[in-house]
Amino acid sequence: MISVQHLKKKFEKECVVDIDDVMIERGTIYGLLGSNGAGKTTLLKMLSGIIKPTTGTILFENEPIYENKKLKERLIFIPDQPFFFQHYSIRQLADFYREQYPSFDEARFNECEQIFKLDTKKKVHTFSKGMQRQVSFWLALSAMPDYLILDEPFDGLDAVVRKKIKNLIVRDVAERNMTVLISSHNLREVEDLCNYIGIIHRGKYVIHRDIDDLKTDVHKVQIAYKTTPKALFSNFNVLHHETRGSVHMFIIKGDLDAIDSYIKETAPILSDVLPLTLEEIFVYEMEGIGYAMDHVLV
Ligand SMILES: Nc1ncnc2c1ncn2[C@@H]1O[C@H](COP(=O)(O)OP(=O)(O)OP(=O)(O)O)[C@@H](O)[C@H]1O
Repeated sequence: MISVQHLKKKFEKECVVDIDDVMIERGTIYGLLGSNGAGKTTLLKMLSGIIKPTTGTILFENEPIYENKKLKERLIFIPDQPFFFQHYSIRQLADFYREQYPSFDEARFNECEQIFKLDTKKKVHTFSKGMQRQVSFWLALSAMPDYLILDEPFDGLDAVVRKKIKNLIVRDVAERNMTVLISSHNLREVEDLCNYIGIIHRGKYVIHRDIDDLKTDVHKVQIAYKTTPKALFSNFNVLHHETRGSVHMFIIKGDLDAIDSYIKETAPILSDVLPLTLEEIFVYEMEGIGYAMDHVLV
């Protein structure tokens, strides 16, 4: 488990990360979302033990990550800009990873060779940006980390390679209980992969929730009456309401059975309760707590 408490990072006087209390269980695939400058990279670098928090604690299985060599042998961070030794070949880099990461797995390295099909003797700087990113994944996934931290990981990768990488990640989570943290601006890109979502805005958490909980908790109701009752859904947590002609559309947070029985009691001439896409849920949840989504996600 990863536990973050009272975490602050200041650059000069500006506080760019300010988090009270966040827990991430082993085996979670966690999507960290937020607009440019929200603090995602800074948070991921602190979680990877690369930069030191100004105050607060980050514990992995009750141990601090910063300057913890043993823990770092089980953690891989892929930054948004590849930083590895550009004048090394994949083969030379694999030698380096083998030394750094005791759980480096030859079978996985060979399996990835079939997936990425890159020349292991070529120097990394001779590859394109997307190919270099593939090399990062190839090495990271061969090291079989318990914690994989990815900053904007899919930028520059084509759809086929993305799919293959996502499959490998999901396999490692299912088989080895790997924990994955992925930052992105793009909800659609991570929603098929993640089971937990965090949104940060100006360094602070706005949402930290299980995706299944979110999906079962918010409903879209389309409803029409001969004579619309007064104070419709007034006892419910309505995140949004609009009217199109005689049809009302409500976004309601709460128990589906309670919503269904209320609808029956009010005898509408037509009604429909629909699921929301994850993007719609975020838009309405954020609206409910006073944030405009377009400032948070692009
Ligand atoms: N080394 C640094 N020195 C000073 N300020 C920094 C430094 N690194 C980051 N910041 C500031 O911290 C804030 C958060 O930056 P960060 O890179 O963590 O955001 P981000 O959410 O990853 O953004 P993006 O999506 O654009 O990559 C920004 O205001 C940035 O200018």
